[in-house]
Amino acid sequence: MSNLENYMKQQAIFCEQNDSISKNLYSEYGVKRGLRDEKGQGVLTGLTNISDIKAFEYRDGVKSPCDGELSYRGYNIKDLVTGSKGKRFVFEEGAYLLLFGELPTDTQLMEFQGRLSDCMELPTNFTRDVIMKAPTSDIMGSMTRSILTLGSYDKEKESLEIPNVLRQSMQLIAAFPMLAVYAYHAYCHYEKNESMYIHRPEKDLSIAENFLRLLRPDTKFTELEARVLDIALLLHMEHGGGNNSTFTTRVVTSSGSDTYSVISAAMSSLKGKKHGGANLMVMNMMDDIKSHVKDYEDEEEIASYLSKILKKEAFDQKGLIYGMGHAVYSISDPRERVFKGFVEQLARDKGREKDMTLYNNIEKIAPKLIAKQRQIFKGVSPNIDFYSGFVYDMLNIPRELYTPLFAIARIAGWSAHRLEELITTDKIIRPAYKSLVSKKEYIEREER
Ligand SMILES: CC(=O)SCCNC(=O)CCNC(=O)[C@H](O)C(C)(C)COP(=O)(O)OP(=O)(O)OC[C@H]1O[C@@H](n2cnc3c(N)ncnc32)[C@H](O)[C@@H]1OP(=O)(O)O
Ligand SMILES: O=C([O-])CC(=O)C(=O)O
Repeated sequence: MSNLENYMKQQAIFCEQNDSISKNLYSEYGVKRGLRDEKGQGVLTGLTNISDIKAFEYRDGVKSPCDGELSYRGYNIKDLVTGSKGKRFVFEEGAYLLLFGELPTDTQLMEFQGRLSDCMELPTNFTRDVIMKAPTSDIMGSMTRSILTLGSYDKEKESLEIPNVLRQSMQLIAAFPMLAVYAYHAYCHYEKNESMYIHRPEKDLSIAENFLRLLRPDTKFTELEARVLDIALLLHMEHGGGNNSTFTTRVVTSSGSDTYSVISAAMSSLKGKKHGGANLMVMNMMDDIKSHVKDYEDEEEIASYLSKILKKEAFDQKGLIYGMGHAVYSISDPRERVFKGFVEQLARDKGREKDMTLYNNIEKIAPKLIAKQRQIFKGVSPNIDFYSGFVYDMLNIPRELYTPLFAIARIAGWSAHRLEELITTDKIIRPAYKSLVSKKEYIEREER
């Protein structure tokens, strides 16, 4: 072990000793850990007109868990998905709805798509000078660096005028697929010794179609692939003001910071394993489960391995079954249900029925095990990340791009919330911390 490593190990003991706070003190002082009450309900911190999440309903005056519902600007996402059947530009339609508050007419949608297409370009040599530098498998990290650097090219970077923030938001929405896919190709080339493909986006293609075009060496994709991805983007684009990355957007916006800094902060939040990064963790966990469970139909064998994960004896030893549980939803996440429809169809087409059996069994067993071993008042069910990776896998999308795909969608929601925060709130977000510090007499350095 190096001197530096030794030092860190020794000093980390001080951090552990002096930074730990007993969980009991939170209830003693009425502090809502994670800004949530004892029943998991979030503390009210704002008002929004952008979306609505329902996880409970009142039956005979009693609050009871119910199937989850999600609406964007009042429109149920199930209706948005059904209405999009056979149509292109589903993500663009959702982005228009979130940004401007109304469903677009055909003409409005085509104009919006045209403006986004105009924004699908990067500054001269940006790919060579920024994206290809320091290639990494952490594409979220690379994108975050690119977003901050794009700010240096914007002469109006600091202006908080609404038309300017809207322009910056639309430019970033349009640039995200390039930032993600080019970073992936740079990583494959420099770190994995593969060939590098840098295709240009095409103006008349949707964000989903361009993503696939940029990714594939031959630029080809099928209509079904593009349609599934378009709907996946629609499902991921927004989830209220309280989710970690959107709240980050609102917190940093409230300090008066610029769009590039705000969106970089949101990216840093989204990549976390408990948030958008969970889609990658689900796939890694599934690999681990597959290497330890012999019979995908044997519920006892599966339950026994999942218990080990929960007891921190297996996988990443964090005690979490990824893709399960949600800060708001109780008995179901409506997006997971929609995803499941695709998964079943795709798994049949691609001959992945065996994997489907394993997913089905985990979906059945894990919520019961988690509910038994953790204190969960509201119920636990699979979340949007449980099946998304499996869908992307069947679309031959590499794992490094799973969380970036979440970001490519969620930036629409972040942008809508940034605009709403700027237009409506205009008050710096600043909660309080109860201090447990006790006063101490200063001791001269020589006498310690
Ligand atoms: C896009 C999204 O962000 S969707 C969520 C994606 N994240 C994941 O799939 C990661 C796995 N899931 C989790 O970590 C959690 O369910 C979260 C972070 C999503 C929500 O966590 P919470 O808001 O704390 O949920 P909730 O209040 O219902 O949890 C109660 C307890 O059960 C635990 N729990 C919840 N889900 C799980 C799980 N999947 N595995 C193990 N324990 C769990 C929580 O850690 C919490 O324990 P604590 O009181 O000791 O902190
Ligand atoms: O709302 C949350 O806490 C997590 C989230 O972003 C989502 O589920 O899409």
